Amino acid sequence: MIDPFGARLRKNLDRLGPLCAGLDPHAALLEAWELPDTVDGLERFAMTVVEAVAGRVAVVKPQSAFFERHGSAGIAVLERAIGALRAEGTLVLLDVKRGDIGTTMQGYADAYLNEKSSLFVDAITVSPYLGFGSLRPTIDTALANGAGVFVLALTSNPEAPEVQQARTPDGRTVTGAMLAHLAAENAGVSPLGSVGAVVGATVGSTGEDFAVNGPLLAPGMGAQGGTAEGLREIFGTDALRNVLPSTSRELLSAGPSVEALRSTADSLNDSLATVLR
Ligand SMILES: O=c1ccn([C@@H]2O[C@H](COP(=O)(O)O)[C@@H](O)[C@H]2O)c(=O)[nH]1
Repeated sequence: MIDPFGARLRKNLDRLGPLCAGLDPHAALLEAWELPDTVDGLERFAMTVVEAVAGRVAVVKPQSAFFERHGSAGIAVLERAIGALRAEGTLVLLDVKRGDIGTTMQGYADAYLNEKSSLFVDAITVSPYLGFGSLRPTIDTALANGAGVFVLALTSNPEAPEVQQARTPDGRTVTGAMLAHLAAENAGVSPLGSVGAVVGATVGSTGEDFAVNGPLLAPGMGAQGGTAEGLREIFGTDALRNVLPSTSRELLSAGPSVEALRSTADSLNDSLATVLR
C-alpha cells in the first residue's frame, strides 16, 4: 500500500511549497481561454493546467462540478487529468463535498478512495452535516487505502456561519465540534494525520482551535478575498505549517499560456511560503 496521505502531503509541502492549485474549468474561464464550452474545450483546459503545474505544486484540487456538467465524457476527462497529475507525483484532492448516510458514503468511498477505482484520488472533500459519524466508512476506506479526507469545518462562503458557527448543546460551535473530531482521528499520528479540515481563507479570526494534527485546506484565496497575510490571523502561528491555501480563478485567469500559468503558480507559492514557513 502507498504511504499514508498525511505523510505524502507533508513531503510534498516541504519539497514544493504550500500552494494547492485549483482546477476549476468554469464556463467563463473556457470562454476567456477562447475554448469551446464542450468536452473538447474541457480536455484542452484541464490538460493545459496539468502541463503547467504537474510535478511543480504539492497538490491540485479539481472541482468535480465543472467536469460533471459535461456528463460522462467530462468525468472521463477528470479521470485522465487525475492520472496525469498523479503520475508526476502531484497529489490530487478532488473537491466533491460528498455527504450522506453512512451506507451511501461507502459508495462514494468506493468510487474515490479505493485504490482499485479508476477515479481513485489522494483525498476528497466531505460534508459532515449528516453527523460526523456518517463519515466513518469514508474515513476508514481512505485510511485503508493511504488516502485522506477533508471535512468541511468552516467554509469560505458568507452563508456558512449560520450553520457552521451555530452552538451545539454543550456550547461549542459546530466548527469547534468538527475540529475536535478531527483532532481525535489524528491523535498520535506522525508526521501529519490524514483527516483534514476545510477552513476558508476568508473567515478571519474565530478563536477556534485548529491544532488538529491534520492538514487545513484554505480555499477562497484571491477571487474570494483571502490573502496570505490573512492566513496568520485565521490560524495563528502553531497550525500554519499544516495550511494548504488553495486558489483557482486567481491562478487560472493567467492562462491559457503554460508559461504564464507556471510563473503565476511559482510566485503565489513563493509569497505563501514566506508567510507560512
Ligand atoms: O469553503 C470552501 C470550500 C471549497 N471551495 C471551492 O474552492 C474553489 C474556490 O475557487 P476560487 O476561484 O479560488 O474562488 C471552488 O472550487 C469552490 O467550490 C470554496 O471556495 N470554499
